[in-house]
Amino acid sequence: MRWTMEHLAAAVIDVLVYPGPGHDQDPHDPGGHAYTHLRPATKTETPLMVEFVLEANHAADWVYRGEGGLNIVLAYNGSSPRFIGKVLRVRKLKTNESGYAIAPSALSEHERLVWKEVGDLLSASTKDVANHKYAHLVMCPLLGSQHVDPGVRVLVTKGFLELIHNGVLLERPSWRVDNGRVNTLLDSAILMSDHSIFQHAVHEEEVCISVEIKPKCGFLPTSRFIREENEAKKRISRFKLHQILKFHQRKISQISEYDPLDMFSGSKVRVAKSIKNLFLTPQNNFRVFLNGKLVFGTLGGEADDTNTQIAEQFEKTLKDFFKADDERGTRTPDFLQLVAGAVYESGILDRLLKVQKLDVFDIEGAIHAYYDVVSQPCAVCRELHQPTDSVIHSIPFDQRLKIVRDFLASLTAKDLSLMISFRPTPKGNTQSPSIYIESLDQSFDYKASFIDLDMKPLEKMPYYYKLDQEIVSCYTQMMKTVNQPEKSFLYQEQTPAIEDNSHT
Ligand SMILES: O=P(O)(O)O[C@@H]1[C@@H](OP(=O)(O)O)[C@H](OP(=O)(O)O)[C@H](O)[C@H](OP(=O)(O)O)[C@H]1OP(=O)(O)O
Ligand SMILES: Nc1ncnc2c1ncn2[C@@H]1O[C@H](COP(=O)(O)OP(=O)(O)OP(=O)(O)O)[C@@H](O)[C@H]1O
Ligand SMILES: [Zn+2]
Repeated sequence: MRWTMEHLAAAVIDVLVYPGPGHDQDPHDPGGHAYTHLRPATKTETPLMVEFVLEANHAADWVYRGEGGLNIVLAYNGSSPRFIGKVLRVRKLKTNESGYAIAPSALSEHERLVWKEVGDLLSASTKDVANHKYAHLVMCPLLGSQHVDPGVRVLVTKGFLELIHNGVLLERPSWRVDNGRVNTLLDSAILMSDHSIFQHAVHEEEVCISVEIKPKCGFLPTSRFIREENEAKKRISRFKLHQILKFHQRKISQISEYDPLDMFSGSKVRVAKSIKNLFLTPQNNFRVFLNGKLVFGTLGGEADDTNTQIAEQFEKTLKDFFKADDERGTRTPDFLQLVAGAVYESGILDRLLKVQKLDVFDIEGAIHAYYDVVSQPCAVCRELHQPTDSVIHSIPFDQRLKIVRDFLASLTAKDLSLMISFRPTPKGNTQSPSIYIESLDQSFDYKASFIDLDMKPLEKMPYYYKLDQEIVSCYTQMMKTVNQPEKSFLYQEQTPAIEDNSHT
């Protein structure tokens, strides 16, 4: 069906007036998630900066914990009570970055426009400070302060950062080393709670197992701006579509069975299925730590698919953790049940989903607003030969700003990770929340926290649009060849499906 200008105008006004199901008021969350939430914090309960300088002689106490595209995270291995139970997140300098990284200016002129309602964000002197304030002022109210520790900034010397850079080199995946290094030009880093250990342990000998899940986008877009040829986006999750492109680009060796739509479904059975699939194909979406040490998955990168050897090794680890008698068989199903139980019972993903759903228009709609915000002619209207006065270009400017702002906040929510830590609880001593595993006759207290709440750069919007189109067109190409398997890269190159080694 072809959309007339009137159809589109009505669609936009609909969404602007009625924020949609993702924005419904939650009776348990009277604050809601609308952007009225994003007022500048009047008072910050915790200081954003502590007066402490990490110098070269402190570097030996910090060990590699992991990394993503932009940061390296270090765990504390020393004895100072100030740092026990903390991690340090230091910014990387990408190999292809130049001036920006040397003098990382704060928000760009256009970002200042987008985030003008969050006044305190604008006072940030560097991008790094802005990112930290963003986690505190924007993401924390959206996701719930009980699930977010934005951390505090601590000063670091160049000597400290240089020693850290050298110290972690051998631990890092080599492709990450090629892509970037510790940015030794910065003077601060973020100190935050280590979510891979149970905070405030009652006894020193207490054991803790924790999982890290990068759930990705948990809903199907319904935006009327999605073009007809891209309809697949409305039926298949972004993660599943992206898997096909990643496989084609040889970034992954196997297409995962994990589907975020299961994870966010609110159905106990589907949540359990999604956890099992993450276990089988962890990629960069699933890790397990035992007392802060990685025992499943890969630090800083994509893990191999779970073969028999990996599954058996993990099973041994679990036997130590669960301390149940050996005759009872495998522990992996108990563990997966524990994780699925916490995800399901905590309801934490419902809250995350609401924030993800701030993306109402999809990139195919938001991109038009972007070009207006940055005062450039709309490259998408030009490419599609649409008149540049297309409907989004004609709504009030503040609403176009809101579309972009909501889109960016949603992107952070689609890329963050969830960490859940568990400790066995002595009988009759459970602290809320906890999960009871019947087969073990054991309860576990748990805590769930979100990590990686950085602001996504406004300037990357054309890239997001391009990637989105690349993902959907790769899928379309694959479907064209699906009746001619010999021509399809999927059929030519896919490795045989691994057996289910999870014993579940
Ligand atoms: O675009 P996506 O969905 O591939 O997400 C990127 C992630 O890839 P993934 O598909 O999860 O392996 C990507 O993860 P990896 O670096 O591949 O582990 C980053 O998280 C990236 O964020 P940023 O550019 O570092 O801020 C993420 O980019 P953003 O799109 O969130 O900026
Ligand atoms: N507070 C924390 N507690 C324990 N581990 C953490 C914490 N923060 C980060 N990590 C570990 O460090 C890794 C990298 O951190 P993070 O995701 O913040 O990096 P990033 O570069 O911002 O990621 P991205 O690629 O998504 O931008 C995480 O995958 C996790 O294993
Ligand atoms: Zn346009």
